[in-house]
Amino acid sequence: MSSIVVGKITQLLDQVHPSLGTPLFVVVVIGLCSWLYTRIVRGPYNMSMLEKIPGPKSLPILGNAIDFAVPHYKFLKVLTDLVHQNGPVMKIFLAHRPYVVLSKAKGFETILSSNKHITKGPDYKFIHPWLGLGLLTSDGGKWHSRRKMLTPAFHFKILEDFLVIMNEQSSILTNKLAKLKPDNNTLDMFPNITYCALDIICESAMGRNVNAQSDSDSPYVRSLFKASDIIFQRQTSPWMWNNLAFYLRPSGWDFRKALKILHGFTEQVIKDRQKLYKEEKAQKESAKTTDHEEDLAIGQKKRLAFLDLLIDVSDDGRVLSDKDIREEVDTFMFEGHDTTAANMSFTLYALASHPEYQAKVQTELDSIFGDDPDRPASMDDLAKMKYLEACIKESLRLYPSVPLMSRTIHEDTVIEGQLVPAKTNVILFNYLLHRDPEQFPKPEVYNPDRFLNENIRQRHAYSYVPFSAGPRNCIGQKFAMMEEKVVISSILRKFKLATNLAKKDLCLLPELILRPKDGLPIAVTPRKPIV
Ligand code: HEM
Repeated sequence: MSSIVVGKITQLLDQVHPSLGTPLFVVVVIGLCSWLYTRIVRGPYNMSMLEKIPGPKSLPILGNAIDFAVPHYKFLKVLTDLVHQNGPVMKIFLAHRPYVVLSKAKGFETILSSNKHITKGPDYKFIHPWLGLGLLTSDGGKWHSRRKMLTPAFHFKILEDFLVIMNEQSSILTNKLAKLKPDNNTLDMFPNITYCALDIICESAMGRNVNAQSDSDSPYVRSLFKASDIIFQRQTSPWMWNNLAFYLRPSGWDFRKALKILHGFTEQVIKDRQKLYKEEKAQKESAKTTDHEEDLAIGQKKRLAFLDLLIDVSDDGRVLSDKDIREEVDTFMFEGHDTTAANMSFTLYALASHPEYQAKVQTELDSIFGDDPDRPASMDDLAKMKYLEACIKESLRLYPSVPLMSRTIHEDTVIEGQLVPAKTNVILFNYLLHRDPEQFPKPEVYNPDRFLNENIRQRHAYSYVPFSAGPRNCIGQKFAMMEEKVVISSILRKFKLATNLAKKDLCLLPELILRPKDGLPIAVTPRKPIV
């Protein structure tokens, strides 16, 4: 076999130049390449330790790429099958890079509960040109100080101010749904919910409305989708990993163009908001209010945005530069729209598929709102939506918005009895973790009762981590749950949902977030509350 390969290469090189076409020259070149590959490309990794970890056979250079050379919607199934064949700590190679895939609660606990394993995996670097090194992508001291600085922005009292925005945008959405004709009342819920989520996060993060619900074709909205799309393409295409190769391609140009618009928009909003902040401060000072500092405190301004807190702590560039502020605002925009949109859409789909649970949620909502389907939801109302909360959590179990996370570990670590060497990229496979039959009997069945208090206690603390867990858990999870309750309850107070899409026909794409391949068709019919 090897003599045939050498023969073929010899023939080829001979055509290029006769002096290259000698077998000795070809053997030397192949030897040199494999030496370079072993020493330089795989050199940083402890191969002898990795060899002891179970995993499918891999090829030099390609790794396990051939196993994953399937249509994208089959990716989750391929990875699930490989884990079932190899065990809950499984090694694979993507090109030359070793990955260890975890899929059980104990392994998740080892990584997520630790203060040491907080470095994100290499796939996140493709987000850096957009988000820089903000809260999502940074590590070490920078991440610690940012996390400390931003945590107060997600305090219950601050979040309450965003309720107005959530109610307003939900009402725009339900008005849109009310206009559907009885004979043509089925729509793809996914994009409609996404525009609503985008308007909510945009106004909450920046204090500026992009009106995606009425103009989904604005340059900012288009650029946001374009940039997310290209990042995902890059993550899954090794030939686009290299910066030079990427930026010379048309998608590299498109990415640059999209970032110019996204960064330009955020920078302009920051400038406008800083100006406003200075004017307000000057006004307060000239009014000689003794308690002006208190008046400026976050939480007391009308129509507060996360950006205001950042401007407040920036101390005129001494603590946070304008670029630092932009990183965090862009991070909220990136993390805060797709994730909630996906979860809201899947919850509405699950409830449309299960009229019995939908009816339970509607009974709960009717008991909270009586016969007034238009009253904006208050924080007290949201606290009473216990069954809706269980439905949202159950759809996050079956359809986690973030189906995979990754970390690079910096020291040899024992995970479920297996020694995993430093520099390995660990993939936390949430999608499969949430389907562990020992923790969730009949895992494919949608059953919100699993999230009623008495049933939660029986499970491992790391068996369900849709918002991650430990020090790098999702900072926006309370915001997300509030938003989802407001939007979903607004819809279910007014409409009955149904769908013809069976779960077995639902194809899932693990892109930057989990999304349905062919949308989520849902029929929407007006209803009256039962009082
Ligand atoms: C259903 C909705 C959401 C889900 C399922 C979700 C899930 C997650 C997950 C799994 C992580 C960890 C990612 C990783 O380690 O790679 C994360 C981190 C993060 N999320 Fe969320 N998220 C949601 C909504 C939000 C919202 C609404 C915001 C902002 C307003 C937000 C902001 C962030 C930030 C800034 C981080 C990085 C935190 C850090 O590393 O300290 N998320 N989220």
